[in-house]
Amino acid sequence: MYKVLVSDPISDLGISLLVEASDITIDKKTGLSEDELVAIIGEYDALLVRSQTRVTERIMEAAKRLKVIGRAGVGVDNIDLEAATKRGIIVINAPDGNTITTCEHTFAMMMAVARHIPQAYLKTVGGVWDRKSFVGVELRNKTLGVLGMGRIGSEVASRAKAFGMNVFGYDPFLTEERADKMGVRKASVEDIIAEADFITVHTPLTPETRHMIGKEQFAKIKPGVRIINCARGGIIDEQALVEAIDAGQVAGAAFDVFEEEPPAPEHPFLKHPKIIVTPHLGASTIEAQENVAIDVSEQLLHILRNEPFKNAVNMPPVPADVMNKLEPYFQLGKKLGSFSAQIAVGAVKEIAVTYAGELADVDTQPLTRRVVEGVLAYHLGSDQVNVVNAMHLAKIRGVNIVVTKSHATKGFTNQVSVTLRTDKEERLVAGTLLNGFGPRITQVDKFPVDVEPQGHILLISHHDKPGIVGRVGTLLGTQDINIATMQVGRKIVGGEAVMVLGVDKGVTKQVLNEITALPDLNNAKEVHLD
Ligand SMILES: NC(=O)C1=CN([C@@H]2O[C@H](COP(=O)(O)OP(=O)(O)OC[C@H]3O[C@@H](n4cnc5c(N)ncnc54)[C@H](O)[C@@H]3O)[C@@H](O)[C@H]2O)C=CC1
Ligand SMILES: O=C(O)C(=O)COP(=O)(O)O
Repeated sequence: MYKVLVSDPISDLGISLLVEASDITIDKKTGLSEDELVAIIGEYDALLVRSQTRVTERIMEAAKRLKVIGRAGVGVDNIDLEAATKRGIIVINAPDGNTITTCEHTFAMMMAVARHIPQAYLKTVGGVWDRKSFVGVELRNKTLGVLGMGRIGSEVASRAKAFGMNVFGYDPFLTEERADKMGVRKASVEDIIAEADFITVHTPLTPETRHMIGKEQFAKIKPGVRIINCARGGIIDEQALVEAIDAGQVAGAAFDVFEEEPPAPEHPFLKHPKIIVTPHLGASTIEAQENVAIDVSEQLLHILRNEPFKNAVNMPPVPADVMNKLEPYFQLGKKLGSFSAQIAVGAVKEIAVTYAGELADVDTQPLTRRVVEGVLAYHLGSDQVNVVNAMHLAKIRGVNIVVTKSHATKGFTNQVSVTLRTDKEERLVAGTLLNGFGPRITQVDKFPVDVEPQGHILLISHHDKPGIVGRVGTLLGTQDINIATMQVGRKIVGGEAVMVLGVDKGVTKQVLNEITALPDLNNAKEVHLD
């Protein structure tokens, strides 16, 4: 049974998938302090949040079972991603579900600031019929500057076109071609500052975007501009904005987000007649909340059940076509890594992976992660290592990862070879996927074999001489160890050879020593693969 903690208000309908799952129990506890979360998080396998819960390193430290943090929304700035990655906690978000809703809120804010709707409302319900103070401006023929042309920015741009606005877009990833297609002028921040009548920001908050519009920009900004921020507090310098409005340079502003949320009661925005505010409502519609909760619940379920999942925030994204090609090899990759770690003696210095065949043409990084995970999990414990933190753990331990690719495959469509270099030796294990048979180990060191990578495997190196197989079989028999499969590999007759035995139960150190002590036997190791 997996335990999920929902610590922010999340759509009940959206999480019905989790509610109905027989292997999940859900606790909803919203508004908890950091201390309260630290006290209870240890019993949960998954945490589901929106933007209120700050998932700090301290909370993760106490979260010994936590496998995944699901963010029902886009921004993950409330989650310490580095701390999560270090601990192998997968962080997922739902980036698409609230795009339209947030875009529509941005538009609502733009129209409200253009027509003074909140201010006029307050006066009217206060009994004052004031038509003179609230003369607004049209959007038509005005220039809108969109900083950040991602999902939300692009939707805002397309709606602005329908309103007859000229749209300037700035985004490091906006190409001339895409801008043309959208009827948007690809502009610089400086162009937007100089020419826009409305400016809206739709970037994440990063060191680069923090105070992207600050004192310096306000000094050059087009007089009468109106500014909208429905992205993240801090992209626009709040203090500089108030000064620019008071100086008559900026006509008004509409903010949904703040540098500190909720803003302190004395925050200058809250009493300013030219600034309208909403309490981080950008994503708050019934539709968006259902969408994001459904998306994140689906992924969360896959992760808890160890099933393949879409992209995680703290892992590089993998395109679907690449994923389709690689996914069948994930198990094999992890097992090859584990096999090599179990047979190699000494401290791991380098993991060299060679992809041969069709895999040579694919971005194999996600598969390499599995191999590295397999190697490290053997040494560090499978509860400490996973696909999210494997590369990080290798790096901090100074383990070199080398990847090579080749089209030569020795007859297999694809082959993955793992060479593990330690301070004492170098061991190689290679494998493939055989149509109809699944993963197979095809080579151990220089010896070709054909072994299913599953269960208890005995790897014995010996001299190729008559009678050896019999001696090993007899010894195992006296210990009541049944041999399920057997493979012998050699390069030349009478030379060095390996024997790979699938056995039905684990073999003690004592038995391994007895095997090694048999005449013409060099070494015996047990490998266990789940
Ligand atoms: N108010 C609310 O309730 C909501 C706020 N958001 C916030 O809105 C923002 C945008 O969300 P999406 O469009 O979904 O994200 P997105 O990732 O699709 O778009 C962000 C865009 O910003 C661009 N960008 C990054 N650095 C930039 C820079 N220095 N200058 C210009 N552009 C830059 C990126 O290239 C990207 O295209 C995020 O901060 C998100 O957290 C999202 C949903 C709801
Ligand atoms: O998705 C985002 O980035 C948001 O800012 C929405 O936040 P919320 O889920 O409404 O707390």
